[in-house]
Amino acid sequence: MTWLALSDDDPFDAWTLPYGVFSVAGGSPRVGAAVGSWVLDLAPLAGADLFAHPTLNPFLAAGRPVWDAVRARLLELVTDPRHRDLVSPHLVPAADVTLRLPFEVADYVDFYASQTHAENVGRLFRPANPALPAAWRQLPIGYHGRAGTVVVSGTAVARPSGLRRAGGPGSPVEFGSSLRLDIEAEAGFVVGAPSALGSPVPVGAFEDHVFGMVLVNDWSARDIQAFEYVPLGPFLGKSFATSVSAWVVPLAALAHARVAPPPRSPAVASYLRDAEPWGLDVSFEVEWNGTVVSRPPLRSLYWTPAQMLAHLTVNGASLRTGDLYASGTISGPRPGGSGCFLELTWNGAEPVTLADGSSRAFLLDGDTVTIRATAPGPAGGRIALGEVTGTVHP
Ligand SMILES: O=C(O)/C=C/C(=O)CC(=O)CC(=O)O
Ligand SMILES: [Ca+2]
Ligand SMILES: [Mg+2]
Repeated sequence: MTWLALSDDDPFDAWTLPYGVFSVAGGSPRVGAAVGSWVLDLAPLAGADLFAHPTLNPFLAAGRPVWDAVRARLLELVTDPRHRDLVSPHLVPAADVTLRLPFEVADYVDFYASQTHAENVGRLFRPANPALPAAWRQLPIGYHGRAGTVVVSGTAVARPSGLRRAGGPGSPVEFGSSLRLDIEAEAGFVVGAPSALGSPVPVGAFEDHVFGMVLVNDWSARDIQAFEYVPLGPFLGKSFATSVSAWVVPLAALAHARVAPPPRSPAVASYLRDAEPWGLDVSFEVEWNGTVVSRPPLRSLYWTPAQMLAHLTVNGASLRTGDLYASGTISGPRPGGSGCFLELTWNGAEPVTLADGSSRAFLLDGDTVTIRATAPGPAGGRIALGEVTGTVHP
């Protein structure tokens, strides 16, 4: 479909056209779109007012009609060979660029939308209680996280320290570095168009406000989390780092991935009813030091990102350009679908063996985790949605 020479090894085809912020040695950071082994320099091709900036935020704030017009123009530029001479001078080799955090994160919210994950964590952390919290099927449970520690893929993650019971339940509480450092494979949704304080955003306005999706690794220190979280929820066990992919996939590129979410029982409140369902058939893959250890399925989530947005604003809370909200750990109901190592190894009781023969329960210093995802694309094919990677440092 494109006049650019693409190979099977390229991270993105000519349909996905994700947006990111790049710089080349000595140059100022600016917005680009990825295609094949290239980055399209968008300021000269699609407008310096929107794209000659070190973040996507001005483009995000422009809203759906502008997002759609720019995407239509980019698709035309990369598919119609008559544009070759216009585009070629603005193709930067992807190998030459440094990628930045693609947008300035306003607020960061994390949901808890996977039923399998919620039930498993309930069993592990609260064995005396029902696996699912009472509100879980009535509303998408979430909490406000720390926007300032959202980092771009490739950023080193320092092992956090805090108060925890190093010897397990009942052992003394001590201050020290986390011994149960974990990942959480999630989908993140990036808000473009803001909303007014006092005006809830209905489920049906999802596409007017949400620009696109990133892959998220919400690093979590399970020992610090388990000691601190009652009754206000996660705090230092999660706020030290949340990694996002460098390329933001526009919602329009996910048009072929839309599916109906699982049936909901009991029926949801009217503000959460979805006439046009936004389940997404995105397949995740979690690689630990080069070994694929799980394949979490986004389509298994009970709540859709459109419902999460409606819930997030139903009390009148406003949206800002650059708000990020994540799905929560994606764990599928079948074996092999765990989105975190807490579940994969059942809190360390069932370690996994990696390709080099070593075994793991939680992350060791020097470990690298890479999360990738793919989705159905046009003409029955699949599109890649990029990756988020990080290495643990002491
Ligand atoms: O159930 C709990 O106490 C804790 C749950 C989590 O750690 C999950 C969380 O951060 C939200 C998610 O990623 O699903
Ligand atoms: Ca999380
Ligand atoms: Mg986090």
